[in-house]
Amino acid sequence: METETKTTTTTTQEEVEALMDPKSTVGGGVEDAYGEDRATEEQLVTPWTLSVASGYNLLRDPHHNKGLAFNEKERDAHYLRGLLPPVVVSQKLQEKKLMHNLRQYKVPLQRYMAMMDLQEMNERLFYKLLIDNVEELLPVVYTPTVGEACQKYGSIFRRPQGLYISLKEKGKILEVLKNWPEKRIQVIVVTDGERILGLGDLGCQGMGIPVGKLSLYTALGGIRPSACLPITIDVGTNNEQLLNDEFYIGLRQKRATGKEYADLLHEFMCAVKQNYGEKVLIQFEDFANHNAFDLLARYCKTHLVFNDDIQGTASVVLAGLVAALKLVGGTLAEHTYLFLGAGEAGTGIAELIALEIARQTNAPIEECRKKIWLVDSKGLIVSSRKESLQHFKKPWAHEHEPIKNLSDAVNSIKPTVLIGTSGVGKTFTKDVIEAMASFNEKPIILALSNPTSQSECTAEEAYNWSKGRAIFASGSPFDPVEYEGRIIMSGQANNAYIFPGFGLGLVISGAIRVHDDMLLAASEALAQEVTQENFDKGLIYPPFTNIRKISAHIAAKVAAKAYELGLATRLPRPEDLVKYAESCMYTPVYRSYR
Ligand SMILES: NC(=O)C1=CN([C@@H]2O[C@H](COP(=O)(O)OP(=O)(O)OC[C@H]3O[C@@H](n4cnc5c(N)ncnc54)[C@H](OP(=O)(O)O)[C@@H]3O)[C@@H](O)[C@H]2O)C=CC1
Ligand SMILES: CC(=O)C(=O)O
Ligand SMILES: [Mg+2]
Repeated sequence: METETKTTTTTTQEEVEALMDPKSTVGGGVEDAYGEDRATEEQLVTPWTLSVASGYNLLRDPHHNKGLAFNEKERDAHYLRGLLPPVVVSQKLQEKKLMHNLRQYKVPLQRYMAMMDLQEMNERLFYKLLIDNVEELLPVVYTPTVGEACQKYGSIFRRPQGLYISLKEKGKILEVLKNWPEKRIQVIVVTDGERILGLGDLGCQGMGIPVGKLSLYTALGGIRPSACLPITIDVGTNNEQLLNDEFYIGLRQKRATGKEYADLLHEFMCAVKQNYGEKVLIQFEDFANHNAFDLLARYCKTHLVFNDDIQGTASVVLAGLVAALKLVGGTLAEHTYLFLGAGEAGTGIAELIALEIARQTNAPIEECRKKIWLVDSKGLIVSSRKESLQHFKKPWAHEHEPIKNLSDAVNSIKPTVLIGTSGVGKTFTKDVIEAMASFNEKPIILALSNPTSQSECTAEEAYNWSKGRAIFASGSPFDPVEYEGRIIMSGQANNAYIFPGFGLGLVISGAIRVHDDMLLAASEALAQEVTQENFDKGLIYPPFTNIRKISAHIAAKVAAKAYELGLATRLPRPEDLVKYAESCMYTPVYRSYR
């Protein structure tokens, strides 16, 4: 049973009772003690009412519409007679028809738009489709297609999704939050659009990312759709093309920076906590690194914040590496790591690897970092560059002669693991991969940059140039590759494996802060899900088909860690956290209406 508040809904008696009872928790309705209207007498409130939707309005309410699946009794009871053709079909048949229709579209963006239309029309059917066909539809609602959708968002824009908070709303952000129809929010994904995948500054059009990430929160992690809130903060854009585009939907000005930026973000963070309480998860997504690290550092002690690009990516890559050790042998400490790209993803992953090595070996973290090297746009990060480096790069400035390009760095460092987090496609060239394959029997090569156009290399290139020996995974998916008669499947090293389960773990435990140990716990849980059958195919990640089960395991480990660290507020601790996580997950089957 969900505990949603709606203006125009079809509401069963049980749902009405659940709405009266804030403790109702069944079916993903994880109790949120802060979900009440807590406005003081001086504050302005929105006059919400509960009413029953029927007839024409019911067919246009995406949360309750079932289309042709309304049965005869429901059609009588809810004034739907004549508004639908006579046939009554099952959700299964609706799903079959929609998948058939989707497959007719050859252009990925058309599929994306069809999925967005479905989400706007019939939410449960959208999630049913996504959950049952996750491998096929993930590349449609998520990377790579979501990248193209963001680039063209102004042109394809039909109905607004999510909440837009721009500089115009300065001083009024709390009121803006109150305009959102749902009050019991558990997860917010927020971007300012400055680093959308590897596509750069897309300004307000970055909204596709929070919308896409939150649809994965629901489909992969079981968070109720009504508890998810996508937000784009619009402080302008430095993208000239967008500024000159007549269809651009955002503020037509250069990005605000410095105090103006920080003040708006601070107002936002305070308003979120005031409106939704301490246990709402705020996921920062696709901020540029000059803001991302500072925002995380500033708010991690006062809010439940998580940066997916820094922390989620780190957790998923560590899981892949731990799994890969089963194929290549050795311990984490015995490997040598080289990154192309020393931003959020690169340094975030590097730090979590170092932390895990320190935990395993009891060595000081400074020592553990010495196994890890990073290259940025100026070359290898070395001690002679230390003074001019951004703060997040400084821990990686080891003693070494300066090196300008990746190929020379590979030949000098001789890494066993090469990780691409540069956002620049085609940078793992033939000579780089051949070099990796010349001193490693099974080189581990992760091309993490998204979307596909920005991938450091393709799966085909990785396998061909390493003579089929690479252990390869990429941020965006690649089709299986045939190499000398052998079909090789590559995995998707994407934070989508982690954040839905991670967030679910925080929500079900009522966690109030994120801790690094939770990232390690999530990572361990994911690595444990890789089966011998997966390894036999060369995979270091499990397939996405089982992702809800995997998310429940990740959630349980994260929640267990929250309890252990004293950061969980939901008491008493459920005994079987996996079962509990599963019982809290939203399922999209249709409800029967009275
Ligand atoms: N698979 C996944 O789950 C995830 C993938 N990503 C992807 O990773 C990429 C990077 O993201 P993020 O770390 O947040 O971005 P950042 O902007 O924070 O970092 C990019 C880094 O790449 C470096 N770089 C840029 N161009 C080159 C070049 N030609 N040669 C060498 N280094 C270069 C930059 O150097 P400098 O510092 O000198 O400017 C910077 O250090 C994106 O494509 C993103 O989509 C991100 C998160 C998760
Ligand atoms: C996957 C992801 O978060 C990114 O590419 O930014
Ligand atoms: Mg991201």
